[in-house]
Amino acid sequence: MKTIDIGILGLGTVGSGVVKILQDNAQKITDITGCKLNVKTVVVRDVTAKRNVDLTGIELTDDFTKLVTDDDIKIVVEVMGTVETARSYIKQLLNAKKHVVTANKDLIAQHGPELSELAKQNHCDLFYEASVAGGIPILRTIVNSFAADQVESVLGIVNGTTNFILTQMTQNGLSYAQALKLAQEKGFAEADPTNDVKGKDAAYKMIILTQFAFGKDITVDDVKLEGIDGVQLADINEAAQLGYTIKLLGIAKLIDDKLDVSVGPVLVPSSRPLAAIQNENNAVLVTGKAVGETMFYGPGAGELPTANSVLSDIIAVTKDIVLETTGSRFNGYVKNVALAPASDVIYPYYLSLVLPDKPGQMLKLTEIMAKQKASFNVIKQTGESQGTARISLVTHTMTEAQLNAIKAELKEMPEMQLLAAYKVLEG
Ligand SMILES: NC(=O)C1=CN([C@@H]2O[C@H](COP(=O)(O)OP(=O)(O)OC[C@H]3O[C@@H](n4cnc5c(N)ncnc54)[C@H](OP(=O)(O)O)[C@@H]3O)[C@@H](O)[C@H]2O)C=CC1
Ligand SMILES: N[C@@H](CC=O)C(=O)O
Repeated sequence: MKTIDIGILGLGTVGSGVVKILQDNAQKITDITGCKLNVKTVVVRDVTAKRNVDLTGIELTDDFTKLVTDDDIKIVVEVMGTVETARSYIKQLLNAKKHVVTANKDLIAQHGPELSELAKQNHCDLFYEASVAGGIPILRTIVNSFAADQVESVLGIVNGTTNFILTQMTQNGLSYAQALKLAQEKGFAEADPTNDVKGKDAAYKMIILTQFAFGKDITVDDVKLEGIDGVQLADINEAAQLGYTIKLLGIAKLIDDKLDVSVGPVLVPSSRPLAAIQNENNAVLVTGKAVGETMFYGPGAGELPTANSVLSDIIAVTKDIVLETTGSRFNGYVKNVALAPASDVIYPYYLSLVLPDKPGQMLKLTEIMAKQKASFNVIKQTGESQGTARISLVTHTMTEAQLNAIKAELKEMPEMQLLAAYKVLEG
């Protein structure tokens, strides 16, 4: 029987899960692939650190070059994180004809096209199923099951850490800081959680999803981005009273054949399945012209769920090696789609403001909105303190251009403070 040696770069949360699943399910993997998969070498930073996996028969080293120079190693799994170091290592590995599997969305979102091209030139596979939505097999599903359909939108909860934080704040009244600490302890958050809470991790995943669903390479500058660090308990409670749940959503959708991609807090009607997605779980809704709306749900982070997606890539590479079909791009769909202008992007919005608690202020606000031909259907005072009133309102649908004009006008009025302007998902 053919043995395929594997190298692993990183033995933290995900790397440990990969070793465990390979050990626990060795026989099933062999039955399916016809090959024995053997972890030969694992590269880490600190070889003296305690590990929670059985490393019998595995070489543990801090010398990355061993993966490049060992002719027996055919597949390398990169689960160490970082961008520039990982990029340099993966380029060396591909040039040494190693197939690469990675979970690194920061890297793929920023350098995916370059690395995919290099993989193709070297007739190598480069797969990254785990980079989006952890344990949900969404990328290969889009490649295979939506190949003949036209995707109209991809939206969902694609960051486990922020969904965990919002869930804990909503259901258990935990403070933002307490919930974040818990997410870090559970291994969902990145080593530096800034990218999680500021929405950048979700933006990276939306960049990859956009490439798969619409064939378009975009950069993080093309994603309208807002994190959850400004979401207050008052907004969560107010949204709940209005029948909504606040979620950090990534949304990529076609508007008249132009693309709009955003990440930010969104009020989701509490009756929709998306509102019920809790803790580190993710959910991605893909709407195709032919199939309509589909929803994929599962754990978006964590040791074994993420490792399971890595394993699906390893098995795909193994099958390609056996069939001698390596070197095809993970996603071959390419299309030049323009980005939608702000005047075409339409949503209702939830606005939360602090105004002086004196007569005429609501009128002023209404006038600012009326000037932009915008109106609202719900308005409520939700708090008061030291001569100010906090109010929340839900607007009728308006364009992003109208919202931007309202924001600009409010900025000129120091006595009025706009605390939040979040999209509202309809129906
Ligand atoms: N955690 C999760 O739920 C998910 C993570 N991912 C992605 O998977 C990747 C790994 O994440 P995770 O397992 O959480 O990360 P961890 O921080 O838990 O582990 C990182 C591992 O990489 C090693 N490492 C870091 N830098 C180097 C280096 N320069 N040279 C050699 N080894 C290095 C570390 O070594 P040492 O142990 O010696 O410090 C450690 O073993 C990241 O790209 C992340 O974004 C994707 C989906 C979900
Ligand atoms: N930090 C990420 C991990 C998976 O990609 C998240 O919380 O979703």
